[in-house]
Amino acid sequence: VRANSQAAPASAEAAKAAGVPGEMKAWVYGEYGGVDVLKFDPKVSVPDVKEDQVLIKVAAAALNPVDAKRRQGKFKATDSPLPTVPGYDVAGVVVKVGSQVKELKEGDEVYGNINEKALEGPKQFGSFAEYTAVEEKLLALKPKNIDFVQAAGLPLAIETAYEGLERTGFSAGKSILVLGGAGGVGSLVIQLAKHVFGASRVAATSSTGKLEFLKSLGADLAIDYTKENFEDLPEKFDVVYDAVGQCDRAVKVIKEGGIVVALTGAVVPPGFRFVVSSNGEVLKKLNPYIESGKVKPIVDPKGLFPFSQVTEAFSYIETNRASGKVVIHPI
Ligand SMILES: NC(=O)C1=CN([C@@H]2O[C@H](COP(=O)(O)OP(=O)(O)OC[C@H]3O[C@@H](n4cnc5c(N)ncnc54)[C@H](OP(=O)(O)O)[C@@H]3O)[C@@H](O)[C@H]2O)C=CC1
Ligand SMILES: CC[C@H]1OC(C)=C(O)C1=O
Repeated sequence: VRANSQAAPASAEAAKAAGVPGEMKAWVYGEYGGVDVLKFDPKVSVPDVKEDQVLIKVAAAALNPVDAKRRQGKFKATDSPLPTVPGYDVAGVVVKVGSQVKELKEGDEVYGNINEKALEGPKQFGSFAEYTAVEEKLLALKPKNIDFVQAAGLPLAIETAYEGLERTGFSAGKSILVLGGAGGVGSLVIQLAKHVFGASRVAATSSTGKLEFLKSLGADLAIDYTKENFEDLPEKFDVVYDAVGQCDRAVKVIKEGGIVVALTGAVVPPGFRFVVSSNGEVLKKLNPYIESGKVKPIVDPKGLFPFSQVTEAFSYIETNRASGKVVIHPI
């Protein structure tokens, strides 16, 4: 699979001169479908870096449900051309910088979500590879107190959590119900709401075995959805953050003037659809909370897969049972 159309002896020579190989190992799919379309390709051309991009030697990458939905063809109308190297989240080391890159330099340890618009033209050559090219503006320096595995699991989920909360106007003293509190996004919404935004009260839903986990993240009330319906409880909330697809039920438990942010599934007013944008400035703004330990990356222990097991990683996230993030390491 070639990352660019022309046979690139020049760029291959330039890359080699920079100590970067011309070809790399990567996971690729040439057609939409189930996990069986995923193929390991040892000879994918290393992407060229555009003027505003850096080339990252990938240390760890993380899966998001959007990776699976994209591979299934759910966003084919706005997708980049096939074949695709999947992967939005990356953590690694800068090995090459474009001519317009202003701050990052070779050797910097960085992390980020490589696709500025999640569904509109995501990069054809993503992070489930030995190298990936990313715009500087989508990246941040990795906090020193977390490793590449923890960093890789943050970008898309924490940008979704933070930007989604911002869009609801969430602020100190408000109450929130998080639907899907144990997932990659929900586990960060609970932490951000409680420890960054200053929520007066955080409630969240999960199955029985994850209730204590929700409380450990900062939830004041953990609701077992296998035993009760959150809409049957007397409590109403200023905001409901829906990471499950239960907007029709969520709107029944908001206060007068309250709002529902809906990540997936059908939306009913006053709910609204939110779609994440990648932005390095959001990561930079949240880095101090990560460095202080107020916000902790959650990596599902079952969800740490070596590069050879990307297919298994997809199968795991598609169970819809991951707690925190599914991470690929080592690459
Ligand atoms: N619009 C956007 O920009 C974005 C949308 N999304 C979407 O949001 C959803 C969540 O994403 P993400 O957190 O990464 O997903 P995950 O795969 O991390 O979510 C898995 C978690 O969901 C929980 N869960 C599943 N069903 C329910 C339920 N009925 N009630 C409560 N919890 C439940 C599971 O807990 P348990 O095992 O206890 O059921 C599990 O821990 C996905 O559909 C994703 O596509 C994500 C990011 C951005
Ligand atoms: C529009 C929802 C879609 O966008 C992202 C990033 C997902 O995970 C989705 O399901």
